[in-house]
Amino acid sequence: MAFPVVDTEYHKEIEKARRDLRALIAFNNCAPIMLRLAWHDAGTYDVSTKTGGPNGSIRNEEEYSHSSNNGLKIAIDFCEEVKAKHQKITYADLYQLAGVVAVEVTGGPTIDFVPGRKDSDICPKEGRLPNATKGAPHLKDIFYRMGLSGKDIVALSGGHTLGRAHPERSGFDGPWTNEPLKFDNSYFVELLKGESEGLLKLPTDIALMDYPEFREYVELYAKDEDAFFRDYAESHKRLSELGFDPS
Ligand SMILES: C=CC1=C(C)/C(=C/c2[nH]c(Cc3[nH]c(Cc4[nH]c(OC(C)(C)C)c(C)c4C=C)c(C)c3CCC(=O)O)c(CCC(=O)O)c2C)NC1=O
Ligand SMILES: [Fe+3]
Repeated sequence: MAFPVVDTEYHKEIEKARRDLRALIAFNNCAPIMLRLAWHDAGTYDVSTKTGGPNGSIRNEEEYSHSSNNGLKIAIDFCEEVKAKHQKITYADLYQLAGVVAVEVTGGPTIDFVPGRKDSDICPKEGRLPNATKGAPHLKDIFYRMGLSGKDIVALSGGHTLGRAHPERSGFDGPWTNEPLKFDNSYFVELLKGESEGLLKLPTDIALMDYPEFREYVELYAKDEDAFFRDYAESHKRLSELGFDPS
């Protein structure tokens, strides 16, 4: 499905909301959880049934109450402040815009944002997002179901350069890097370094080293931050547009 064309008025609202999101994310230091919200709304996409995806459905209690979404109501409530000022913008666009801004304000790559997503109240059943306790075959199953590639898996996992795990949300604890509010390639540097005091590695993070076709990208991104930024921006845009061919 091609992106529905939006009018000039909508584009103006998007740019105002972008400015509001920059201020809100900077003031609340909430870039990591806003990025996670954007992923969890988009990451439910099923390319074979063309269901789920970036459609704002996560705003419904039926979906944000999934255990894999623990904690995300905080980000949903932050977005409500911006939605209240820009009612025309769909939740689907707002959540993906928040993810793009979160990466930008923490020093990451600029990600092209095309508006036009429609909201849906159809909530996917729990289980479409990857389970952090599983290994590489599971990662492949989940991301290929989204219509993404092995390279997307590695680049997108680099989003763990931001933020931390919280025991009361996922049972895991701690940041992946020493600067959890800075978007850089340190996630990959740490992955190659191995165990570091106080830093987290999920089983799915470690699984990136299991397959040569994943490991080659981990090694590339650890030594070439520009390559990571280029590939991350492309994969982030792709995930944020699942269900649309932006032609
Ligand atoms: C590739 C598999 C993958 C898994 C299984 C995953 C799981 C995962 N991600 C996060 C937090 C987490 N995740 C993310 C970006 C993120 N998350 C995510 O996986 C999806 C959505 C596909 C599951 C993608 C693809 C991205 C990429 C940008 C951020 C920024 C934070 C920190 C949030 C915070 O600080 O609150 C947690 C801890 C939640 C908590 O306790 O607060 C877990 C368990 N993240 C993964 O990458
Ligand atoms: Fe994650």
